[in-house]
Amino acid sequence: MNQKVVLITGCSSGIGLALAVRLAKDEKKRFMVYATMRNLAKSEALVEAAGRTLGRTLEIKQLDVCDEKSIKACVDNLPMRSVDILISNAGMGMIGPIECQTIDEMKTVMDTNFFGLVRLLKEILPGMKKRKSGHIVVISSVMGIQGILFNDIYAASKFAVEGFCESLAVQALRFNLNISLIEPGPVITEFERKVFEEGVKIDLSKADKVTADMFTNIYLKNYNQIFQSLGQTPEDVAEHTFKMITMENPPFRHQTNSLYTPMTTLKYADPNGDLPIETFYKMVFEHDKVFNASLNFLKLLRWRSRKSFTLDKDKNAS
Ligand SMILES: NC(=O)C1=CN([C@@H]2O[C@H](COP(=O)(O)OP(=O)(O)OC[C@H]3O[C@@H](n4cnc5c(N)ncnc54)[C@H](OP(=O)(O)O)[C@@H]3O)[C@@H](O)[C@H]2O)C=CC1
Ligand SMILES: CC1=C(/C=C/C(C)=C/C=C/C(C)=C/C=O)C(C)(C)CCC1
Repeated sequence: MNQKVVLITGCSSGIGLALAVRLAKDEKKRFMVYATMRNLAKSEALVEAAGRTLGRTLEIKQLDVCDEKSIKACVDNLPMRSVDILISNAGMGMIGPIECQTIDEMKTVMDTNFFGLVRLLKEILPGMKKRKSGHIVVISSVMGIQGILFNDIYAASKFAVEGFCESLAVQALRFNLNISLIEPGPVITEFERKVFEEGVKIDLSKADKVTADMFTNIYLKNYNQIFQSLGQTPEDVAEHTFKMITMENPPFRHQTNSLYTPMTTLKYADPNGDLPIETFYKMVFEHDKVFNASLNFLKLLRWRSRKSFTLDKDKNAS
């Protein structure tokens, strides 16, 4: 059987881990997954989740998207240096007022989220072009479509990813290659925890009082609530991505969270661009009580559906 070779970056946790396992456990065994991570000492969670697929349909390799040599070494070690499906997933978040962030910190985000993808493609695209076959799947974000308060640099890195892929997609078509951007909203992973923990530690003394207050009392205060109300699981995002990979004609863009699409739709609804900005402003500063009540309501609905799912499962088991 002709198995497709899949290379995934950032598989030590979250979406990368869930996707690697989902593909490796494909019941038709259609994929040979090379699940990569920059630090192999962090492979325990993947090893456990991969179970019996390890050494069969899944192998773990070292790859740091910020290090060209590590990418080359990893690709050189693949059978015939050939990748059928590249999943560019490795990434990091960053929140806070720009006055409190250094240019070096910002460059690390761009280097990982944007240049990480560029480095991968410089190594893998020529082979795909030669074979006239391949699928490039990029874990972007809703923030690749729409900026969010205090995510200035992260959103810029994902906009860069989207602009890059949009440009490349036309050339790719000439070589029969597919490019798909996966655009999740909030996902409950290490990303959420790391970003929040870094966020609360920020020294806000370089920001003015209004900005510091907005970050602490509006953004950080709502952060956990937003993830609890709208957040998807990494397995859910992996399932959406799996569908894109197994489709005959995968779309260029795919948003994974239907609860979030009303927000991104605002962007496409107004060519002047004011509608989403004014709506976000109103949600945060003028209708914050309605916004919070809606989030609470969503959270309650999800809690109830999870509870009835658990009860049904228990009933079926007994
Ligand atoms: N969680 C969310 O709300 C959302 C996330 N996304 C995107 O999804 C992708 C995956 O994030 P998610 O699973 O949520 O977060 P996690 O923090 O759980 O996973 C991120 C992964 O990227 C890896 N990584 C970071 N830097 C590098 C590097 N230089 N080279 C190789 N790997 C690296 C991390 O490795 P290590 O453990 O070593 O740090 C980790 O394995 C990211 O691109 C993110 O931007 C998009 C929308 C929403
Ligand atoms: C919905 C919404 C908000 C927050 C959105 C968040 C926090 C989204 C996070 C998305 C992530 C983490 C994407 C990762 O790539 C705000 C700004 C409070 C304003 C009102 C509407």
